[in-house]
Amino acid sequence: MITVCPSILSADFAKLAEEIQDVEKKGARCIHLDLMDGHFVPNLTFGIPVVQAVRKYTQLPFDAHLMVEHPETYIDGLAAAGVTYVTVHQEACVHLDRVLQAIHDAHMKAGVALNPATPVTTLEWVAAQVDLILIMSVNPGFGGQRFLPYAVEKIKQARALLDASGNTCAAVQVDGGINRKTAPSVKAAGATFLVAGSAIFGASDRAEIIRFLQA
Ligand SMILES: O=C(CO)[C@H](O)[C@H](O)COP(=O)(O)O
Ligand SMILES: [Fe+2]
Repeated sequence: MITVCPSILSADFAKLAEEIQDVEKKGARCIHLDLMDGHFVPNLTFGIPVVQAVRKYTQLPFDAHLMVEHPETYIDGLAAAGVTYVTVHQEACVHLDRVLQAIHDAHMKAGVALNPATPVTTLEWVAAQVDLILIMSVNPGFGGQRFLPYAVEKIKQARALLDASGNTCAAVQVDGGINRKTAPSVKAAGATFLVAGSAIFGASDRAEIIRFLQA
């Protein structure tokens, strides 16, 4: 079962609520929120007030991808805003184990994202306690970038690591450059959460591309 998560990074920010409702109507199962602070990545998007503001316009679960320094300072605010998945970057967390526990203590699901250059083995000792591993298939910060093909091997490694740790319920998510061409290989490698921004929001038929990615 594939969960397609449209990334609102590529939506029209001037009508965010309508854009979210549109992809919900067209078959999305989750909304991916890219929080960027201009420090961890060289781009700035939105923070918790915007997440709170759009929460009332959809029933879909919110999946927050934190491309920020000190992600632990966002946890309580995201819980209050009704977020389901909180994914922090391994590279942003000196005390990753503590951050994962804090996300669970706030009654949310905990994900860890890996930049393209970060090995999957860095998650060996926390694999048993994550709900999701996010393999970045572009360098984080911007939508519309080209898919890095070596992410496919990392997806396989992430799935194998989760299985080896007995954590068969956790998902492997992939984010960056997912489209009609790249989706089949990431699904075959074991990704079940597919994030797509430009491929969905830039499509003339959003329902059709969501159906294609979900299939
Ligand atoms: O985390 C992200 C960028 O850092 C976005 O979720 C991602 O890039 C989606 O955009 P696209 O599908 O256009 O690549
Ligand atoms: Fe993202």
